Amino acid sequence: MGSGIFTQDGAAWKHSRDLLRPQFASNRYQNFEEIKNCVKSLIGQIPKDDAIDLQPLFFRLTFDSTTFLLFGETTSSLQSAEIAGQESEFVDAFNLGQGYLTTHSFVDAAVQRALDAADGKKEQAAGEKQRYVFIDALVQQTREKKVLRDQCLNVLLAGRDTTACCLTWTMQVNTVATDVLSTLRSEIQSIIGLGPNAARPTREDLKRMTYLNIVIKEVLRLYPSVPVNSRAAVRRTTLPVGGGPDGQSSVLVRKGEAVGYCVYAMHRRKDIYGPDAYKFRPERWEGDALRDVGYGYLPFNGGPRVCLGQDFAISNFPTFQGPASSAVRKSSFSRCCHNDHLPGSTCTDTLKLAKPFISASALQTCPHPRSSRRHDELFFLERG
Ligand code: HEM
Repeated sequence: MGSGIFTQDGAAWKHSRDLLRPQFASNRYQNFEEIKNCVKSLIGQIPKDDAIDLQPLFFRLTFDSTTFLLFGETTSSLQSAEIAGQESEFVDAFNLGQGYLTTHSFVDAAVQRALDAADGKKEQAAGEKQRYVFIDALVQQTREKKVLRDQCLNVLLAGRDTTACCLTWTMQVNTVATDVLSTLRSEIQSIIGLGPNAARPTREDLKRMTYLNIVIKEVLRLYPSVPVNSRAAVRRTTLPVGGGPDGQSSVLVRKGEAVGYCVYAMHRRKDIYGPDAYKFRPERWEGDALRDVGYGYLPFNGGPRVCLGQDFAISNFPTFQGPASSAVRKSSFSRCCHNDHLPGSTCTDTLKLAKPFISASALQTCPHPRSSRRHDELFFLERG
């Protein structure tokens, strides 16, 4: 992935963040007709009378939509999608390797085109000029090919898997929660219609779909795309609770020590979400009960490294505000816990980690079905 916003810390990360943030904000009011075409291709890949594994298709969809955001053109990977399940393990592995190479050359070519256009070596088509394209804005800031390529690859990675997993879980839970599905269909029908005569939704239409909003919010609660995360202390500090036999004492964290946290477990806390915390129930987000959930709900993280693509991913639904920055208190942690970023290296970044999100009952067994090890919301503290 090279050196980009995701892999950097400290001053380099700050520079990347300042470089990329405006490009995300400028996309806010676009309606992305081309992405709707990608969705149409995806629907075209679904057989009417047979079972299908949707996840590979969602990965292609989000790959296409993110390349469109970045370069103003999609990779059209959906148009060549083979029906999942027919691919052997070998072909999968081969496709994976080839995919990396193709992605790199696609990104390189797109970067070169943007540079040529910026230097006046290539005439842009009329449509291209009007459209806001991430890379064109980025080349106004830097002409360094490696920087442009690495940043674009970082954003591609950040946007693709997270959004594809969110879509997959949304489909999965809705096949079971048929009552939710029928409410969802009624809402969509009342705003854009259903079936072949349905209108293509605009961003404004999406904002009016308040039930869809809370369905996705609930999906990201039970199945956060980034279920486990960690930070390293940039200075000696304490966590308010989690220590001692009853978990009520504070915990010393020395400079350089890594603290992992399990968003998956945090999102299932009964003291925040009630006795039915494990249940998929979008209605819990109606009313004010969870209005001040703050760092108890962290699908996009919080603080200075909050997800930059949130608006692009979910159309800036009004209730996805995330933890308010005023709730952010002590700033003692950096993003990275890799050992090579620990003391003595470049890890000087500070993440503002709010204290209230660490529960008094920090020692819970992680409810993830595939988790064999006992880990906690605060599941490890290790010497860097
Ligand atoms: C449902 C979809 C998404 C979810 C749940 C999600 C979640 C997250 C999370 C949890 C982080 C913090 C990672 C960390 O620092 O440990 C993050 C960062 C980031 N996300 Fe997203 N993301 C989503 C979609 C996107 C999309 C579509 C894009 C871009 C097109 C994007 C771009 C980024 C970038 C650039 C960062 C790094 C920010 C930084 O380090 O300053 N994300 N995302």
